[in-house]
Amino acid sequence: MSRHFDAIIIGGGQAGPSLAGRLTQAGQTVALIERKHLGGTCVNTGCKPTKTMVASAYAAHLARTGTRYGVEIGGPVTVDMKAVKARKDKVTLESRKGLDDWVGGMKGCTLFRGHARFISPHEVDVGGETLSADRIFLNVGGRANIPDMPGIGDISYLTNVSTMELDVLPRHLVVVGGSYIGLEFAQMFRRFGSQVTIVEKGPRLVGREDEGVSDAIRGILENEGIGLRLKAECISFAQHADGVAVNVDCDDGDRMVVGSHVLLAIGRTPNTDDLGLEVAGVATDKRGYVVVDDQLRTSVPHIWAMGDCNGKGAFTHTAYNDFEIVAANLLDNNPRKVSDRLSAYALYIDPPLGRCGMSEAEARSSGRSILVGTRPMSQVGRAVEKGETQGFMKIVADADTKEILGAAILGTTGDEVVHGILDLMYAKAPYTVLQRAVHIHPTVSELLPTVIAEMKPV
Ligand SMILES: Cc1cc2nc3c(=O)[nH]c(=O)nc-3n(C[C@H](O)[C@H](O)[C@H](O)COP(=O)(O)OP(=O)(O)OC[C@H]3O[C@@H](n4cnc5c(N)ncnc54)[C@H](O)[C@@H]3O)c2cc1C
Ligand SMILES: NC(=O)c1ccc[n+]([C@@H]2O[C@H](COP(=O)([O-])OP(=O)(O)OC[C@H]3O[C@@H](n4cnc5c(N)ncnc54)[C@H](O)[C@@H]3O)[C@@H](O)[C@H]2O)c1
Repeated sequence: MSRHFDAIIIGGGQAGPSLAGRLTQAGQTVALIERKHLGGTCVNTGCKPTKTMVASAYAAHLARTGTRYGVEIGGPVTVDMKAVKARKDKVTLESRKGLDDWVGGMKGCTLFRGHARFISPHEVDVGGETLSADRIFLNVGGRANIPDMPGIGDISYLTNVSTMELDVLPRHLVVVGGSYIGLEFAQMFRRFGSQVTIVEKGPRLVGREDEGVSDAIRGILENEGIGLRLKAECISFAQHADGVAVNVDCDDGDRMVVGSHVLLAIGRTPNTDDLGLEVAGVATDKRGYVVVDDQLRTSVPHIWAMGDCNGKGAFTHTAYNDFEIVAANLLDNNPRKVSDRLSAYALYIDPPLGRCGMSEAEARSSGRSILVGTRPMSQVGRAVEKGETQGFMKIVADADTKEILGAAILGTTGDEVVHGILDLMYAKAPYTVLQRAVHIHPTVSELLPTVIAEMKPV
């Protein structure tokens, strides 16, 4: 005997609970199944705890560099990792509790705690109980990718999950992977007081970004004393008297880095291998992502997939937007689609990188005639006043249509400033609109019209 619902939602990440809210408001019965914590990666082991810890790291950095502002601390600055963790736990747990309370009080929604697995196209097993539904929504997210690297089985290593439990300072943290996750942790722990080395197999950091962005980020991290080992193409691990030996096959430097701790930040794997998708007939691609159409339907008409598990986005805002698209189509007769979404994200090192649309390299390879405007943050008054002049702004536009194609704002408040450009792109307005807008002084955004006015053909 199975319990029947109008809808089953597997995974309580960034899309599932909101969809449960909309469906129950519409009078439907919903089973929401979560095997760990509501809020998923972002709330528990991703965005929220990392950004809370980044704030502690920023405070330590400001304290250490206080004399630049005329502020004397009067002694060495030390970081209490137990207190850092306690602050992070408080912020995270309050957020999770908010979700638990909301879902707990949601009339028409039954929360099942356990691992869900398909036993037929309309039925799911959770802890020995069979649930069935007319429609099923997947929001199962992803986990740290742990490839079978030589020696990995002989050492203990950290991921984004276990790093959240650290309440001691690693003496020397070796971060494998020089991209979004790796760089945030690398700078954070350096500021907490660890020695940090980043080991990246590619020739530069954040290889998806323009070379100028990678170079500037490299400078920012090296200025803080972070060691970099690029082109580490054949990494292997071994136990060592002082911790873990990471063998790197680089062009320069020693062949081995010995750390007290190793953090693996080399991408994510979708949680689709233990769902019984084959029983339901749901197709995945060769990397395990659920194949979906522009409105997030899978290969099975009554099953949808939202968030990281569909490979269409890898961010909280894209997972939430997936919920909006599904809800609009099913409940509002509004045919919203994924292809209406523009790429936008931030990298939360300090100063942050705010990005939207195409990189310059992508714009160049699109075959358009393009205009590019740049400005170093050292020529932005607000950045100078704050004493935070690292980085630069770049805007790329189409010379013929006057559309803005993309932007990279690496600098203080870059994660916020980029939205002025992103919204203009959504409005499909020509860059002249932003060029003539009068912005508030003194802000970083007030220089956007100047960057546009100074754009040149490349
Ligand atoms: C360290 C780190 C920092 C990040 N920082 C940012 C950031 O600053 N900004 C940003 O936009 N994004 C950030 N991200 C990415 C962001 O966390 C994810 O894109 C987002 O959480 C994806 O949401 P989701 O709903 O798809 O999946 P998730 O949040 O992963 O939720 C999936 C849920 O499904 C549950 N589940 C899985 N399988 C089953 C099953 N079979 N049965 C029952 N339950 C199941 C899981 O337990 C989990 O709770 C970060 C990620 C990491 C790792
Ligand atoms: N601020 C944010 O929004 C934020 C923060 C963290 C994570 N995320 C999301 O999580 C996703 C995963 O982030 P990530 O940084 O783990 O992965 P990633 O896929 O962005 O980068 C992985 C990095 O590891 C390197 N790498 C891969 N295999 C390696 C190996 N064997 N040895 C050494 N280096 C290796 C790659 O060259 C690459 O630079 C991101 O794509 C992003 O969408 C977002």
